Amino acid sequence: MSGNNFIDYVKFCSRSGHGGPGAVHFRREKHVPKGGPDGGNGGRGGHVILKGNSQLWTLLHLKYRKHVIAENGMPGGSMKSTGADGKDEILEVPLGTVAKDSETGEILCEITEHDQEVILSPGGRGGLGNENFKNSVNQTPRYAQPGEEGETRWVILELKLLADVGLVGFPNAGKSTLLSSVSAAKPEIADYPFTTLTPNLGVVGYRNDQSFVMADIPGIIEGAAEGKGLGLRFLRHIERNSMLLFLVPVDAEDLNKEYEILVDELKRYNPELLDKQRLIALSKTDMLDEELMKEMEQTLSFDVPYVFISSVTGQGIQTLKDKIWQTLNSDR
Ligand SMILES: Nc1nc2c(ncn2[C@@H]2O[C@H](COP(=O)(O)OP(=O)(O)OP(=O)(O)O)[C@@H](O)[C@H]2O)c(=O)[nH]1
Ligand SMILES: [Mg+2]
Repeated sequence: MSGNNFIDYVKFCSRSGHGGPGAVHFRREKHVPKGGPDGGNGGRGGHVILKGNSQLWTLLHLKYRKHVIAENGMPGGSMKSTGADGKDEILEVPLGTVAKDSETGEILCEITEHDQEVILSPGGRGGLGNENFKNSVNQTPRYAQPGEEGETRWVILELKLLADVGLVGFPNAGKSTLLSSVSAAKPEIADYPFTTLTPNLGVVGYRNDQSFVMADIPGIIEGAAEGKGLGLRFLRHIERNSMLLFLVPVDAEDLNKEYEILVDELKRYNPELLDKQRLIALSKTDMLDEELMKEMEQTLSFDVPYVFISSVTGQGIQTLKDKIWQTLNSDR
């Protein structure tokens, strides 16, 4: 689920159907020379609907749909028959999809549950047929309403990942390496910053048949909240994670400071992120010998629990998984 197949942003034109026009018609029966009005109502235009589907993980299937157009309603008929409603256009989307108006940026809706349906563009109402306009003054109305027009708007869909654990760290901290060592995901790994350009998800197996989902996002640097580095576009992905795992490499110059910068960026982006449970993994422990490790540990002043790990040797990985599991399953 990594690399190019991950599409978390699409833009398309959503157009609901016009309502069908009402009919102008008069009854025709053999022995009734002047039948009354019997023109039926037009059908409703089709809606464009978003529907949550918990089996979907990306917006890839919508990548090439530039226009989503629902059917128009059918016109009303004689004998008060109502025209058929236009067929709705239903777009299935992963949970965590947010729809915005592309011009105003206004949030239109958020899909968070399986089978949740939200009308993105409502179809136009059908027009009333002339049968509705009969009154004591006018017994033979030659008027029927036209159908209401459908709506057209450009819409952006954005996906916020619904992973259980979000990895937070500077570029090169070893986030992708950790994800690849605990899951089947194959993110790109390299010794230069910003290797990861789009988020990667991996399912981490835990003991017997249990699992949780971990998300590796691009590295965060000082100033990210103001748009530095890859900036905001990726911070939004961790808003939904139920816990955050901070990765700080043991060879960092100042581990406390690195953690503080990360926390500060998250806080500036969205203070609610700090309500989430946090855990620190001190990564790349294979790079320090025991002596240096002990020395370094004396200097730590973290406000949340930490674990030493090495994705290369596997040291501490099981302990880390246990801690994550406990955290995810604690009621705080
Ligand atoms: N010795 C050692 N090197 C590691 C370990 N984990 C990662 N590395 C190395 O650190 C470098 C960066 O690793 P990545 O996993 O790409 O780092 P990242 O945090 O995903 O980086 P960005 O995607 O740029 O944000 C690579 O050269 C890895 O091989 C580890 O446990 N031990
Ligand atoms: Mg990476």
